[in-house]
Amino acid sequence: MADISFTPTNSIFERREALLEEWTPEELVGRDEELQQYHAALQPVINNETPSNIFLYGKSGVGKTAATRYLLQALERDAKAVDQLDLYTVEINCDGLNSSYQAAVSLVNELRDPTNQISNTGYPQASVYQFLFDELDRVGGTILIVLDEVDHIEDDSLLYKLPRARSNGDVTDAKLGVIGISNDLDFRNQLSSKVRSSLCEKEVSFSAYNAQELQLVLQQREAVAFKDGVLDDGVVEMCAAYGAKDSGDARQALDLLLEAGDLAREQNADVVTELHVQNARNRLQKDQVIEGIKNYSNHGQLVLYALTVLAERNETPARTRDILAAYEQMAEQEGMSPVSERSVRDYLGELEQLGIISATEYNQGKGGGKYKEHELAQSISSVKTGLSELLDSSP
Ligand SMILES: Nc1ncnc2c1ncn2[C@@H]1O[C@H](COP(=O)(O)OP(=O)(O)OP(=O)(O)O)[C@@H](O)[C@H]1O
Repeated sequence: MADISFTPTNSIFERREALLEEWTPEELVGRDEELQQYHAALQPVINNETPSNIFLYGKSGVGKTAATRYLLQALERDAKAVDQLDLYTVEINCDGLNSSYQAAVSLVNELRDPTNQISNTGYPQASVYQFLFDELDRVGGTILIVLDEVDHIEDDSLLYKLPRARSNGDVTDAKLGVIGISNDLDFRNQLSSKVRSSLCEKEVSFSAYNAQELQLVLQQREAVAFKDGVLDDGVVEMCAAYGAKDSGDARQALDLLLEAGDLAREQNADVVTELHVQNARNRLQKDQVIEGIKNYSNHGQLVLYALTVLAERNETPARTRDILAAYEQMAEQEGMSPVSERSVRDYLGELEQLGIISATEYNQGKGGGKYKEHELAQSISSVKTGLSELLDSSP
Protein backbone atom coordinates (compact mmCIF):
# COMPACT_ATOMS: atom_id res chain seq x y z
CA MET A 1 0.00 0.00 0.00
CA ALA A 2 2.95 2.32 0.61
CA ASP A 3 3.38 3.46 -3.00
CA ILE A 4 -0.30 3.83 -3.85
CA SER A 5 -1.17 7.01 -5.76
CA PHE A 6 -4.15 8.67 -7.44
CA THR A 7 -4.02 10.13 -10.95
CA PRO A 8 -6.86 12.27 -12.29
CA THR A 9 -8.66 10.78 -15.30
CA ASN A 10 -11.27 12.63 -17.28
CA SER A 11 -11.78 11.04 -20.66
CA ILE A 12 -15.34 9.88 -19.92
CA PHE A 13 -17.06 12.56 -17.83
CA GLU A 14 -17.38 16.28 -18.44
CA ARG A 15 -19.48 16.93 -15.30
CA ARG A 16 -20.14 13.68 -13.50
CA GLU A 17 -22.20 15.45 -10.82
CA ALA A 18 -25.00 16.00 -13.35
CA LEU A 19 -25.87 12.32 -12.86
CA LEU A 20 -26.13 12.59 -9.08
CA GLU A 21 -29.35 12.88 -7.11
CA GLU A 22 -28.77 16.49 -6.02
CA TRP A 23 -28.45 17.89 -9.52
CA THR A 24 -31.56 19.73 -10.61
CA PRO A 25 -32.09 20.05 -14.36
CA GLU A 26 -33.19 23.45 -15.67
CA GLU A 27 -35.95 21.91 -17.70
CA LEU A 28 -38.11 18.95 -16.86
CA VAL A 29 -38.60 16.59 -19.78
CA GLY A 30 -41.01 13.72 -20.28
CA ARG A 31 -43.64 15.01 -17.84
CA ASP A 32 -45.84 17.12 -20.12
CA GLU A 33 -49.20 15.84 -18.91
CA GLU A 34 -48.30 15.99 -15.22
CA LEU A 35 -46.83 19.47 -15.57
CA GLN A 36 -49.90 20.72 -17.38
CA GLN A 37 -52.25 19.52 -14.62
CA TYR A 38 -49.98 20.74 -11.86
CA HIS A 39 -49.65 24.13 -13.58
CA ALA A 40 -53.44 24.43 -13.78
CA ALA A 41 -53.77 23.55 -10.10
CA LEU A 42 -51.37 26.39 -9.22
CA GLN A 43 -53.12 28.97 -11.41
CA PRO A 44 -55.13 30.56 -8.53
CA VAL A 45 -51.81 31.62 -6.95
CA ILE A 46 -50.78 33.86 -9.81
CA ASN A 47 -54.32 35.28 -9.94
CA ASN A 48 -53.82 36.27 -6.28
CA GLU A 49 -56.70 34.04 -5.24
CA THR A 50 -56.70 31.57 -2.35
CA PRO A 51 -54.49 28.67 -3.45
CA SER A 52 -55.91 25.18 -3.87
CA ASN A 53 -54.45 22.45 -1.73
CA ILE A 54 -52.76 19.99 -4.04
CA PHE A 55 -51.92 16.35 -3.54
CA LEU A 56 -49.31 14.65 -5.74
CA TYR A 57 -48.94 10.92 -5.83
CA GLY A 58 -47.00 8.37 -7.83
CA LYS A 59 -44.23 5.86 -7.31
CA SER A 60 -40.72 6.74 -6.21
CA GLY A 61 -38.49 8.55 -8.71
CA VAL A 62 -41.22 9.68 -11.10
CA GLY A 63 -40.40 13.37 -10.76
CA LYS A 64 -42.85 14.61 -8.10
CA THR A 65 -40.24 16.55 -6.14
CA ALA A 66 -38.44 17.69 -9.28
CA ALA A 67 -41.71 18.94 -10.84
CA THR A 68 -42.60 20.77 -7.63
CA ARG A 69 -39.29 22.62 -7.46
CA TYR A 70 -39.42 23.39 -11.16
CA LEU A 71 -42.94 24.85 -11.11
CA LEU A 72 -42.55 26.72 -7.83
CA GLN A 73 -39.39 28.38 -9.09
CA ALA A 74 -41.22 29.54 -12.20
CA LEU A 75 -44.17 30.67 -10.10
CA GLU A 76 -41.97 32.66 -7.71
CA ARG A 77 -40.23 34.32 -10.66
CA ASP A 78 -43.52 35.28 -12.35
CA ALA A 79 -45.22 36.31 -9.11
CA LYS A 80 -42.70 39.14 -8.75
CA ALA A 81 -44.27 40.85 -11.74
CA VAL A 82 -47.80 40.71 -10.30
CA ASP A 83 -48.95 43.70 -8.25
CA GLN A 84 -50.08 43.00 -4.70
CA LEU A 85 -48.90 39.38 -4.85
CA ASP A 86 -46.36 38.38 -2.21
CA LEU A 87 -45.54 34.74 -2.65
CA TYR A 88 -43.52 32.73 -0.17
CA THR A 89 -42.85 29.00 -0.49
CA VAL A 90 -41.59 26.64 2.18
CA GLU A 91 -40.66 22.99 1.68
CA ILE A 92 -40.03 20.30 4.27
CA ASN A 93 -39.39 16.59 3.86
CA CYS A 94 -41.40 14.64 6.42
CA ASP A 95 -39.12 11.59 6.32
CA GLY A 96 -37.91 11.31 9.92
CA LEU A 97 -40.60 13.67 11.23
CA ASN A 98 -43.03 11.06 12.37
CA SER A 99 -45.69 13.19 13.98
CA SER A 100 -47.69 16.33 13.30
CA TYR A 101 -45.86 17.84 16.25
CA GLN A 102 -42.43 17.34 14.73
CA ALA A 103 -43.57 18.49 11.30
CA ALA A 104 -45.04 21.65 12.85
CA VAL A 105 -41.77 22.34 14.72
CA SER A 106 -39.87 21.90 11.49
CA LEU A 107 -42.18 24.35 9.68
CA VAL A 108 -41.85 26.93 12.46
CA ASN A 109 -38.07 26.69 12.19
CA GLU A 110 -38.15 26.98 8.39
CA LEU A 111 -40.21 30.16 8.70
CA ARG A 112 -38.19 31.64 11.57
CA ASP A 113 -34.80 33.22 11.58
CA PRO A 114 -31.96 30.73 12.24
CA THR A 115 -31.21 32.57 15.48
CA ASN A 116 -34.74 32.08 16.79
CA GLN A 117 -35.37 28.34 16.41
CA ILE A 118 -37.45 26.14 18.71
CA SER A 119 -36.47 22.70 19.94
CA ASN A 120 -38.12 19.42 19.07
CA THR A 121 -39.47 18.83 22.55
CA GLY A 122 -40.74 20.73 25.50
CA TYR A 123 -43.74 22.65 24.16
CA PRO A 124 -47.36 21.55 24.31
CA GLN A 125 -48.72 20.76 20.84
CA ALA A 126 -51.13 23.70 20.99
CA SER A 127 -48.23 26.13 21.55
CA VAL A 128 -46.33 24.77 18.59
CA TYR A 129 -49.39 25.26 16.39
CA GLN A 130 -49.75 28.78 17.75
CA PHE A 131 -46.09 29.52 16.91
CA LEU A 132 -46.74 28.20 13.44
CA PHE A 133 -49.87 30.31 12.89
CA ASP A 134 -48.07 33.39 14.24
CA GLU A 135 -45.19 32.86 11.82
CA LEU A 136 -47.57 32.37 8.91
CA ASP A 137 -49.36 35.61 9.74
CA ARG A 138 -46.06 37.42 10.17
CA VAL A 139 -44.91 36.34 6.71
CA GLY A 140 -48.36 37.13 5.26
CA GLY A 141 -49.25 37.24 1.57
CA THR A 142 -49.63 33.88 -0.16
CA ILE A 143 -47.76 30.96 1.38
CA LEU A 144 -47.34 27.58 -0.26
CA ILE A 145 -46.29 24.82 2.12
CA VAL A 146 -44.78 21.73 0.52
CA LEU A 147 -44.93 18.57 2.66
CA ASP A 148 -42.80 16.03 0.79
CA GLU A 149 -43.19 12.38 1.82
CA VAL A 150 -46.24 13.48 3.80
CA ASP A 151 -47.24 9.85 4.49
CA HIS A 152 -44.48 9.70 7.14
CA ILE A 153 -46.58 11.88 9.43
CA GLU A 154 -48.45 9.28 11.42
CA ASP A 155 -51.29 11.36 12.85
CA ASP A 156 -53.40 13.71 10.79
CA SER A 157 -53.84 16.67 13.13
CA LEU A 158 -51.52 18.97 11.13
CA LEU A 159 -53.07 17.82 7.88
CA TYR A 160 -56.45 18.70 9.34
CA LYS A 161 -55.45 22.03 10.85
CA LEU A 162 -53.29 23.58 8.15
CA PRO A 163 -55.76 23.58 5.25
CA ARG A 164 -58.45 24.96 7.60
CA ALA A 165 -56.28 27.49 9.38
CA ARG A 166 -57.83 30.43 7.57
CA SER A 167 -61.45 29.35 7.75
CA ASN A 168 -60.99 28.54 11.45
CA GLY A 169 -59.55 31.99 12.09
CA ASP A 170 -56.16 30.61 13.22
CA VAL A 171 -54.52 32.61 10.47
CA THR A 172 -55.92 35.91 9.24
CA ASP A 173 -53.23 37.65 7.22
CA ALA A 174 -51.92 34.85 5.03
CA LYS A 175 -53.46 32.84 2.22
CA LEU A 176 -52.28 29.25 2.59
CA GLY A 177 -51.92 26.42 0.14
CA VAL A 178 -50.66 22.98 1.13
CA ILE A 179 -48.91 20.75 -1.41
CA GLY A 180 -48.70 17.15 -0.12
CA ILE A 181 -46.47 14.64 -1.91
CA SER A 182 -46.56 10.89 -1.39
CA ASN A 183 -45.35 7.71 -3.02
CA ASP A 184 -47.48 5.56 -0.78
CA LEU A 185 -50.46 4.92 -2.99
CA ASP A 186 -52.67 3.81 -0.08
CA PHE A 187 -52.02 6.92 1.98
CA ARG A 188 -54.73 8.97 0.33
CA ASN A 189 -57.37 6.29 0.84
CA GLN A 190 -56.46 5.90 4.49
CA LEU A 191 -57.02 9.58 5.28
CA SER A 192 -60.21 10.45 7.07
CA SER A 193 -62.74 11.89 4.66
CA LYS A 194 -62.51 15.31 6.31
CA VAL A 195 -58.76 15.50 5.82
CA ARG A 196 -58.92 14.04 2.32
CA SER A 197 -61.47 16.50 1.05
CA SER A 198 -59.38 19.51 2.07
CA LEU A 199 -55.85 18.21 1.50
CA CYS A 200 -56.66 16.65 -1.86
CA GLU A 201 -58.67 19.47 -3.43
CA LYS A 202 -56.66 19.05 -6.60
CA GLU A 203 -54.84 15.84 -7.32
CA VAL A 204 -52.06 15.18 -9.78
CA SER A 205 -51.08 11.61 -10.44
CA PHE A 206 -47.54 10.98 -11.70
CA SER A 207 -47.24 7.85 -13.83
CA ALA A 208 -44.13 5.68 -14.01
CA TYR A 209 -41.77 6.74 -16.81
CA ASN A 210 -41.94 4.73 -20.02
CA ALA A 211 -38.81 4.02 -22.07
CA GLN A 212 -39.26 7.02 -24.40
CA GLU A 213 -39.65 9.43 -21.50
CA LEU A 214 -36.60 7.99 -19.77
CA GLN A 215 -34.62 8.45 -22.97
CA LEU A 216 -35.44 12.15 -22.87
CA VAL A 217 -34.35 12.37 -19.21
CA LEU A 218 -31.10 10.52 -19.92
CA GLN A 219 -30.28 12.45 -23.11
CA GLN A 220 -30.64 15.70 -21.22
CA ARG A 221 -28.09 14.52 -18.60
CA GLU A 222 -25.81 12.93 -21.19
CA ALA A 223 -25.29 16.30 -22.83
CA VAL A 224 -24.03 17.79 -19.55
CA ALA A 225 -22.38 14.85 -17.80
CA PHE A 226 -20.36 13.12 -20.53
CA LYS A 227 -17.74 14.30 -22.98
CA ASP A 228 -18.99 14.49 -26.57
CA GLY A 229 -19.38 11.17 -28.35
CA VAL A 230 -18.36 9.06 -25.34
CA LEU A 231 -21.61 7.07 -25.21
CA ASP A 232 -21.81 4.31 -27.78
CA ASP A 233 -24.97 3.99 -29.87
CA GLY A 234 -27.65 2.21 -27.93
CA VAL A 235 -26.33 2.99 -24.43
CA VAL A 236 -29.01 5.56 -23.55
CA GLU A 237 -31.71 3.40 -25.12
CA MET A 238 -30.57 0.40 -23.10
CA CYS A 239 -30.54 2.27 -19.77
CA ALA A 240 -33.99 3.66 -20.59
CA ALA A 241 -35.35 0.23 -21.52
CA TYR A 242 -34.06 -1.36 -18.31
CA GLY A 243 -35.34 1.59 -16.27
CA ALA A 244 -38.83 1.31 -17.75
CA LYS A 245 -38.90 -2.46 -17.28
CA ASP A 246 -37.70 -2.35 -13.68
CA SER A 247 -39.90 0.35 -12.21
CA GLY A 248 -40.12 3.44 -14.41
CA ASP A 249 -38.00 5.30 -11.85
CA ALA A 250 -35.77 8.06 -13.27
CA ARG A 251 -33.39 7.81 -10.32
CA GLN A 252 -32.66 4.16 -11.11
CA ALA A 253 -32.11 4.84 -14.82
CA LEU A 254 -29.72 7.69 -13.96
CA ASP A 255 -27.87 5.46 -11.47
CA LEU A 256 -27.42 2.83 -14.16
CA LEU A 257 -25.96 5.33 -16.62
CA LEU A 258 -23.62 6.67 -13.92
CA GLU A 259 -22.48 3.18 -12.95
CA ALA A 260 -21.84 2.32 -16.62
CA GLY A 261 -19.72 5.46 -16.95
CA ASP A 262 -17.81 4.59 -13.77
CA LEU A 263 -17.17 1.08 -15.03
CA ALA A 264 -15.85 2.36 -18.37
CA ARG A 265 -13.56 4.71 -16.46
CA GLU A 266 -12.32 1.94 -14.16
CA GLN A 267 -11.43 -0.07 -17.23
CA ASN A 268 -9.70 2.90 -18.92
CA ALA A 269 -12.11 2.63 -21.84
CA ASP A 270 -12.64 5.59 -24.19
CA VAL A 271 -16.30 4.87 -24.77
CA VAL A 272 -19.18 3.56 -22.69
CA THR A 273 -20.65 0.49 -24.39
CA GLU A 274 -23.79 -1.62 -24.00
CA LEU A 275 -21.61 -4.23 -22.30
CA HIS A 276 -20.68 -1.66 -19.65
CA VAL A 277 -24.40 -1.06 -19.09
CA GLN A 278 -25.05 -4.76 -18.66
CA ASN A 279 -22.19 -5.20 -16.22
CA ALA A 280 -23.23 -2.05 -14.36
CA ARG A 281 -26.72 -3.47 -14.01
CA ASN A 282 -25.36 -6.70 -12.56
CA ARG A 283 -23.26 -4.75 -10.13
CA LEU A 284 -26.15 -2.55 -8.99
CA GLN A 285 -28.48 -5.51 -8.66
CA LYS A 286 -25.91 -7.26 -6.54
CA ASP A 287 -25.65 -4.18 -4.32
CA GLN A 288 -29.44 -4.07 -4.01
CA VAL A 289 -29.60 -7.74 -3.06
CA ILE A 290 -26.93 -7.26 -0.42
CA GLU A 291 -28.73 -4.20 0.97
CA GLY A 292 -32.06 -6.06 0.92
CA ILE A 293 -30.61 -8.93 2.95
CA LYS A 294 -28.90 -6.62 5.43
CA ASN A 295 -32.16 -4.89 6.20
CA TYR A 296 -34.08 -8.13 6.54
CA SER A 297 -35.37 -9.40 9.92
CA ASN A 298 -33.16 -11.74 12.01
CA HIS A 299 -35.33 -14.81 11.50
CA GLY A 300 -35.67 -14.05 7.79
CA GLN A 301 -31.87 -13.90 7.58
CA LEU A 302 -31.58 -17.22 9.43
CA VAL A 303 -34.01 -18.90 7.02
CA LEU A 304 -31.90 -17.58 4.15
CA TYR A 305 -28.74 -18.75 5.86
CA ALA A 306 -30.22 -22.24 6.27
CA LEU A 307 -30.83 -22.37 2.52
CA THR A 308 -27.32 -21.04 1.84
CA VAL A 309 -25.74 -23.77 3.93
CA LEU A 310 -27.78 -26.37 2.03
CA ALA A 311 -26.60 -24.78 -1.24
CA GLU A 312 -22.98 -25.02 -0.10
CA ARG A 313 -23.54 -28.73 0.54
CA ASN A 314 -25.05 -29.10 -2.95
CA GLU A 315 -28.36 -30.01 -1.34
CA THR A 316 -30.46 -27.50 -3.25
CA PRO A 317 -33.09 -27.27 -4.62
CA ALA A 318 -34.39 -28.09 -1.16
CA ARG A 319 -37.88 -28.79 0.09
CA THR A 320 -39.46 -26.51 2.65
CA ARG A 321 -39.31 -29.13 5.40
CA ASP A 322 -35.53 -29.57 4.91
CA ILE A 323 -34.98 -25.82 5.10
CA LEU A 324 -37.19 -25.72 8.17
CA ALA A 325 -35.11 -28.41 9.88
CA ALA A 326 -31.84 -26.64 9.07
CA TYR A 327 -33.30 -23.32 10.22
CA GLU A 328 -34.54 -24.72 13.53
CA GLN A 329 -31.14 -26.16 14.26
CA MET A 330 -29.43 -22.84 13.55
CA ALA A 331 -31.92 -20.84 15.57
CA GLU A 332 -31.18 -23.07 18.53
CA GLN A 333 -27.45 -22.66 18.05
CA GLU A 334 -27.99 -18.89 18.03
CA GLY A 335 -30.02 -19.14 21.23
CA MET A 336 -33.17 -17.87 19.47
CA SER A 337 -36.48 -19.68 19.74
CA PRO A 338 -37.52 -20.66 16.21
CA VAL A 339 -40.60 -19.15 14.56
CA SER A 340 -43.44 -21.39 13.35
CA GLU A 341 -43.38 -23.41 10.14
CA ARG A 342 -46.00 -21.04 8.76
CA SER A 343 -43.70 -18.05 9.35
CA VAL A 344 -40.79 -19.86 7.70
CA ARG A 345 -43.00 -20.40 4.64
CA ASP A 346 -43.85 -16.69 4.68
CA TYR A 347 -40.16 -15.76 4.84
CA LEU A 348 -39.43 -18.06 1.91
CA GLY A 349 -42.24 -16.40 -0.05
CA GLU A 350 -40.86 -12.92 0.73
CA LEU A 351 -37.30 -13.91 -0.17
CA GLU A 352 -38.64 -15.17 -3.47
CA GLN A 353 -40.41 -11.87 -4.09
CA LEU A 354 -37.21 -10.00 -3.36
CA GLY A 355 -35.51 -12.06 -6.08
CA ILE A 356 -33.04 -13.53 -3.57
CA ILE A 357 -34.27 -17.12 -3.87
CA SER A 358 -36.38 -18.95 -6.44
CA ALA A 359 -38.96 -21.69 -5.97
CA THR A 360 -40.62 -24.34 -8.09
CA GLU A 361 -43.87 -25.97 -7.13
CA TYR A 362 -44.45 -29.71 -7.75
CA ASN A 363 -47.65 -31.65 -7.78
CA GLN A 364 -47.34 -35.20 -6.58
CA GLY A 365 -50.39 -36.35 -8.50
CA LYS A 366 -53.49 -37.96 -7.10
CA GLY A 367 -53.78 -37.38 -3.39
CA GLY A 368 -50.08 -36.61 -3.09
CA GLY A 369 -50.47 -32.88 -2.56
CA LYS A 370 -48.12 -30.14 -3.58
CA TYR A 371 -44.65 -29.27 -2.41
CA LYS A 372 -42.11 -26.58 -3.16
CA GLU A 373 -38.39 -26.69 -3.81
CA HIS A 374 -36.20 -23.65 -3.20
CA GLU A 375 -32.76 -22.56 -4.29
CA LEU A 376 -30.70 -19.37 -4.19
CA ALA A 377 -31.31 -16.99 -7.10
CA GLN A 378 -28.10 -15.07 -6.29
CA SER A 379 -24.52 -16.20 -5.88
CA ILE A 380 -23.55 -17.74 -2.54
CA SER A 381 -20.92 -15.05 -2.11
CA SER A 382 -23.30 -12.07 -2.47
CA VAL A 383 -25.83 -13.71 -0.16
CA LYS A 384 -23.11 -14.27 2.42
CA THR A 385 -21.96 -10.66 2.08
CA GLY A 386 -25.53 -9.60 2.84
CA LEU A 387 -25.61 -11.97 5.80
CA SER A 388 -22.20 -10.87 7.08
CA GLU A 389 -23.54 -9.11 10.17
CA LEU A 390 -25.46 -12.20 11.20
CA LEU A 391 -22.49 -14.47 10.47
CA ASP A 392 -20.00 -12.24 12.27
CA SER A 393 -22.17 -12.22 15.37
CA SER A 394 -22.55 -16.04 15.44
CA PRO A 395 -20.98 -17.72 18.43
N1 LIG B 1 -38.38 14.59 -15.92
C1 LIG B 1 -37.18 14.60 -15.35
N2 LIG B 1 -36.19 15.22 -15.96
C2 LIG B 1 -34.99 15.22 -15.40
N3 LIG B 1 -34.68 14.64 -14.22
C3 LIG B 1 -35.65 14.00 -13.57
C4 LIG B 1 -36.95 13.95 -14.10
N4 LIG B 1 -37.72 13.24 -13.27
C5 LIG B 1 -36.95 12.86 -12.24
N5 LIG B 1 -35.70 13.31 -12.42
C6 LIG B 1 -34.59 13.08 -11.50
O1 LIG B 1 -34.78 11.80 -10.89
C7 LIG B 1 -34.54 11.86 -9.49
C8 LIG B 1 -35.79 11.47 -8.74
O2 LIG B 1 -36.83 12.39 -8.98
P1 LIG B 1 -37.76 12.98 -7.84
O3 LIG B 1 -37.02 13.13 -6.56
O4 LIG B 1 -38.47 14.16 -8.38
O5 LIG B 1 -38.78 11.78 -7.67
P2 LIG B 1 -40.03 11.67 -6.75
O6 LIG B 1 -41.17 11.29 -7.61
O7 LIG B 1 -40.16 12.88 -5.91
O8 LIG B 1 -39.67 10.40 -5.91
P3 LIG B 1 -39.25 10.27 -4.38
O9 LIG B 1 -40.50 10.36 -3.64
O10 LIG B 1 -38.60 8.92 -4.33
O11 LIG B 1 -38.29 11.39 -4.12
C9 LIG B 1 -34.07 13.28 -9.20
O12 LIG B 1 -32.66 13.28 -9.23
C10 LIG B 1 -34.62 14.09 -10.36
O13 LIG B 1 -33.80 15.21 -10.64
